Amino acid sequence: MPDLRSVAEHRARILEAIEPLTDFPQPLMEALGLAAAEDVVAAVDLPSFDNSGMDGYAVRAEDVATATDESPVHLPVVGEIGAGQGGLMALAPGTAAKIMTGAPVPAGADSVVPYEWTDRGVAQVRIGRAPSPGQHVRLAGQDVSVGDVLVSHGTVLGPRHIGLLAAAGRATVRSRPRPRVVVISTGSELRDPGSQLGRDSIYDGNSFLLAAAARRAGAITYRVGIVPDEPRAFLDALHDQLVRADVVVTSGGVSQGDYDVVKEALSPLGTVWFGPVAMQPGKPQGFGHIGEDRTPIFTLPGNPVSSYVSFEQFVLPALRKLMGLTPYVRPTVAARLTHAISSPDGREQLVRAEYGVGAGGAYATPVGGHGSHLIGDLASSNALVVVPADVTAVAAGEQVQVLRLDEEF
Ligand SMILES: Nc1nc2c(c(=O)[nH]1)N[C@H]1C(S)=C(S)[C@@H](COP(=O)(O)OP(=O)(O)OC[C@H]3O[C@@H](n4cnc5c(N)ncnc54)[C@H](O)[C@@H]3O)O[C@H]1N2
Ligand code: MOO
Repeated sequence: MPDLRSVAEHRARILEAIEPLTDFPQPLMEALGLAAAEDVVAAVDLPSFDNSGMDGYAVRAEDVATATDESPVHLPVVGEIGAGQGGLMALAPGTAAKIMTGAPVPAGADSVVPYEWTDRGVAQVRIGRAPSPGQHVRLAGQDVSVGDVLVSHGTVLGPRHIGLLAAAGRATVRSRPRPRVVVISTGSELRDPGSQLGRDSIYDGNSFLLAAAARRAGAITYRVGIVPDEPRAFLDALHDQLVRADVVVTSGGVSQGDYDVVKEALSPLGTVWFGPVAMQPGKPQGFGHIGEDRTPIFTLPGNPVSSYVSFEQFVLPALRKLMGLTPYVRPTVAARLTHAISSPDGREQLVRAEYGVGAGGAYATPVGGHGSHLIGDLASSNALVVVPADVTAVAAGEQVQVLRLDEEF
């Protein structure tokens, strides 16, 4: 049996073996949630021309400087400019042009008088209040100038970045693609949700759990679903899937049983490491490469909680590295433990918990038991308390480090 690896060592070896995917220009909507792989520099000013901030009349401020309600100024209206209508001549002194919000301010005009200060005249307008010079004119380059960095390399692109890039005329942005993750669950006892169960069969929760977690992490997921405990069937399924996989994740078949199909099928290849990792749950692990393209494969244990916790600890950091997202590893936050817990010596324990912030600050309340089959408890929790390998008991009230499972980072 290989040596027990620590969680940190296993993860470090995985991350060493993973190279970020090659970046390329992607349509903006595809890039949502991805990291920009370039400094995006503005090729246009924003606004790109002087334009009106109000519906009203473009004027020269000095022509209407004396306007008051009692003593209004009257100007002839020489034209009308809607948004998208750029063709108006320069405005002659002593005249006004109707102008709509967003329309280009004609040369010669320096201010916009809103409709509310006028009689909305068509041939001639009565202006009852004087605008200050420049009022309601949105100047070219006021927001963004040509050459400004709109989004810097490594920025995780959110809706506001995508909106800015589009507003600046960019149709694409270089980013690393979403990894394509193939998820296979193994086990002759497994049945698809929605089908009939026999007395000895169970529903395949894991392929959904893992595919959902991978999708949440930003991956494109292919949930292959159930493969029976037959090495030939497993290898065939794997072979069929490799063409569309950047990463393969399997569940089940990696411990000491007589039908541990994943271990049995992959061990002879010599390219996948199998062994225990000093964690609970999730002790039996495997990681390596398969196929001509040396596709990374994670072989996670079949117990649902073990599978999920293994995803969090090993697959998630790898997916983030593939996508160029940092940090790779989910950060921990401090919280006060509300109830005592015990933990096995020599194994890092990940305890399902409910994290919250109350009057006394952040707290973590353990949820349910230790059993790695307790998926109900897993779904009721939103955090994992990390108990280091050398700690065997933590008393209520002590401070612990917590992984917040639903937090973006
Ligand atoms: N003699 C030993 N037995 C076991 C050891 C050990 O060290 N020595 N380790 C235990 C630990 S810890 C774990 S974790 C499991 C891991 O086993 P496998 O990865 O081989 O998984 P399976 O045996 O296939 O299944 C375990 C368990 O999980 C259920 N399962 C499997 N797949 C799914 C799925 N897709 N959806 C829902 N549930 C699933 C399966 O029915 C079993 O109950 O091994 C221990 N045994
Ligand atoms: O590690 Mo198993 O994952 O303890 O149930």
